[in-house]
Amino acid sequence: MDQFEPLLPSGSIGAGHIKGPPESLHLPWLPTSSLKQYTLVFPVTADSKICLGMKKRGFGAGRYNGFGGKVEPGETVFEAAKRELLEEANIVATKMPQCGRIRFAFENSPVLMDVYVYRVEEWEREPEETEEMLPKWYSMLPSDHPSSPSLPAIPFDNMWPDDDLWFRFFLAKKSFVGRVDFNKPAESDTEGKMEDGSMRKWWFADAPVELMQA
Ligand SMILES: Nc1nc2c([nH]c(=O)n2[C@H]2C[C@H](O)[C@@H](COP(=O)(O)OP(=O)(O)OP(=O)(O)O)O2)c(=O)[nH]1
Repeated sequence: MDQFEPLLPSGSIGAGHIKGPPESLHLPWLPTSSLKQYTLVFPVTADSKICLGMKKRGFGAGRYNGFGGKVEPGETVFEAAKRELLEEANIVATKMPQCGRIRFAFENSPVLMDVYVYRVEEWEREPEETEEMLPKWYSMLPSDHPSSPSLPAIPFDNMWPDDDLWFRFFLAKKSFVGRVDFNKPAESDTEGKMEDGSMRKWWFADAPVELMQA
């Protein structure tokens, strides 16, 4: 809550709080000295399919994720989300409501990543492989659900570790805010990639999207 107090009027946070782990609750959030805007975009269909991309290079490579990246100078967050979707999946969003906002901090990094999450409900063309992403379709419903498309389940084991915490809001069509702090990677991790650190502390809740756009 403390992270979003400046963004959300009091009383606007919903009942669906998730926080942890228990031993982190007394820890302060990691200190950061700058905020950088990012986008994260998930194409979804009315018949419960979701398109994820295997990131082929750079930050988060080897994981399935939505499409997105940094907001460049001179563009709005929405324009950046549209541009990244076109660059990474080769589709043009025509209906793309925002559905979340998540902040990520990493031990040893001064930057607080401020990630705006969108669901793309209508678009032109079909997702295609690009230099950055390999798109693949998944079912948003449990496999035993009568309306589940015959597609694999969302591959949480091969995604960022926090995703299965906040996807419950996304899949329930509830907008959400949250924050995750990551520890630095273990010394034994010879590559020492920032994104391989374990989750140190997190907080998520549902909140109205109109109030999180500041
Ligand atoms: N699902 C999920 N996405 C995350 C997490 N952390 C995190 O940074 N992301 C997303 C936000 C952005 O969409 C993406 C990071 O942006 P990026 O480094 O690919 O940005 P970019 O494409 O502009 O970078 P580049 O062209 O310079 O390589 O990863 C997370 O924990 N879960």
